[in-house]
Amino acid sequence: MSRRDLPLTDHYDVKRGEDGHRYIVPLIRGFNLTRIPLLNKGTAFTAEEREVLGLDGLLAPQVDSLEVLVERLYTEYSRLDEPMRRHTFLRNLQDRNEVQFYALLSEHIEEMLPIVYTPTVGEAVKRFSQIYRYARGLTLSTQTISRARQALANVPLNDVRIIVATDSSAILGIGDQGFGGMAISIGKLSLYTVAGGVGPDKTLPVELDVGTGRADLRDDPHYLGVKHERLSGEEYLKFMDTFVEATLGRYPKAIIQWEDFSKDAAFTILHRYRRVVPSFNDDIQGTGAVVLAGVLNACRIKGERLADQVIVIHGAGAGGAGVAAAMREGLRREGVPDDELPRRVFVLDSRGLLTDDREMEDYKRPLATPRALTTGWAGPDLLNVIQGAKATVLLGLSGVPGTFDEAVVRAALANTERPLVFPLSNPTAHTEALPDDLLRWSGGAALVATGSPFADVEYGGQTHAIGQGNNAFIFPGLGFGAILARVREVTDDMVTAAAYALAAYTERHHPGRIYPPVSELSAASIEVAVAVIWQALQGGVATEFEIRRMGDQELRAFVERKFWVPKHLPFRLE
Ligand SMILES: NC(=O)c1ccc[n+]([C@@H]2O[C@H](COP(=O)([O-])OP(=O)(O)OC[C@H]3O[C@@H](n4cnc5c(N)ncnc54)[C@H](O)[C@@H]3O)[C@@H](O)[C@H]2O)c1
Ligand SMILES: O=C(O)C[C@H](O)C(=O)O
Ligand SMILES: [Mn+2]
Repeated sequence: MSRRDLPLTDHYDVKRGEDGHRYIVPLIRGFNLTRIPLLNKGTAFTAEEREVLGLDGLLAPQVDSLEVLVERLYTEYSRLDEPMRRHTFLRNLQDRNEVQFYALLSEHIEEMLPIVYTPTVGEAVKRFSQIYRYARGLTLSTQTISRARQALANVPLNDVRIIVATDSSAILGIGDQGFGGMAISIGKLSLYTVAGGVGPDKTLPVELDVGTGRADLRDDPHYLGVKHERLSGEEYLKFMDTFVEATLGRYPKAIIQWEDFSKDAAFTILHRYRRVVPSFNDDIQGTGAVVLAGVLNACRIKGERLADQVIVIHGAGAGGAGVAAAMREGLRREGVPDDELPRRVFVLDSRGLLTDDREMEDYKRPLATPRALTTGWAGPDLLNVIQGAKATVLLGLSGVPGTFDEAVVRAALANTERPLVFPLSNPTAHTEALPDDLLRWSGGAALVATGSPFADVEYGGQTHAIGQGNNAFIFPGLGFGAILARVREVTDDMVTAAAYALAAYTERHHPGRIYPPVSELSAASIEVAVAVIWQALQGGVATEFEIRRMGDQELRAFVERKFWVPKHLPFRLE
């Protein structure tokens, strides 16, 4: 059978009937139908389907509509009080019935995003071995990498378009998590479907288990990952090469999102493969784009331009370095000359300001400040850098909680009436500051956005909406656009286009906000996807013929048409 003739999954195909409607062609029957999450309808199997598919006698008598099912599920969900119980409830539902999972999630996105995603997903990562129930996605470990082709052949999906892959070396701000990082890949892909319109049968979470540096995990009898030190150097790269090669063989149309690779590995992997397979690093590029969008909007709100700002980035890992590059690009686009950039963007790691006379990893070098620029400064620590540089924007990406304290905020207030203060580290326990405190310390003047979700803050008789500056506003639309355009490569310009599209969406629909509310994640992602496709066409990397001559309206309609929505399709019964 050629690849073209393969069904969408090993268990069913989707075809369009003569009436124009899509329907499911099942490749299995009977009880097994209720055990495949992409196929299972539970009590929503119709009487006719039950009779013809061999399900009579196996299900409750009532036939449910999806609406009633979702109501019933929501009632159950609401009875659970702990976030982790809610998380496992939703994950179990996902493993039982994907359509119902996504129907429930999309109806309650604002409430449930913090449960399937940040911050609760951080806890799910830590406890992944405990909450592990069913096979999902692809796990390649040092035990199976030599059989990678076979492992990929075992995945029952035949048309994967988006992969989120992690080696779990730097999950959120919680560090090396070994096998547990799989929970992040799963969580990110849930957003691809609910917010980015990619059908769940087109998504594949991947855990690349190369070991863990954590002795406590290796010694834990309940830990489910491989129990040895992390691979490094050539062995590590060989593992990654094997994964990429096997993936290209099985899924030639797939895009890879690299997730939560620590610092230099993040850059090494991104550059090693970005021209081999269309791919991007979420923490470097997605974060850069989402922060650029938020900073552009916050500047507009205070009646200034990005070009007027001096930016301090606390944290020089994948996130911090990505944000630094995005800020430089934003400044350049507002006409700031290259030789001025070192005076505008300052980056600190755990040893303080990156200056060009210091030892540092290669990827940090382009971000270093010439030593001469710091003459007369009292020191390389955060407070002194804010004072010395006259910073107006503070961006936290260190994962170190509490680093934006009152003294830091006061130092920024000495440079500008309304500093931008974005504590972007996740999950919540790792945030650089609480929005409440930031507004109190600044007398309501700080413009605040956070990486994890926070409630609005009432201060001085005003409600301050706390936007979520999380790459969740970028990657679903970026990946969706890249898929629809069938790009050869995900270019930096596509990522930057995503940033400006998000900023424009926010300005148009919520002029007073830094980011849109999370309830509009999918609307914002559609805007991002359209801009990404447009840029892919301009940049000559789009290979999808259908979109070549489309105008803006047509392109938007195309994206909306392709957006997967959760509903039970009818089965073809014969
Ligand atoms: N909001 C978002 O969308 C978003 C996106 C990516 C990362 N992040 C957050 O940023 C944080 C870092 O993630 P990453 O992917 O860059 O991790 P990483 O492991 O690549 O880098 C962590 C970096 O933090 C810095 N650091 C550590 N201790 C420090 C200290 N005491 N002072 C100053 N800097 C210190 C170091 O420079 C280190 O390189 C995490 O908490 C993560 O959740 C947020
Ligand atoms: O996962 C998130 O919430 C955002 C980001 O990718 C992170 O690593 O913190
Ligand atoms: Mn991440």
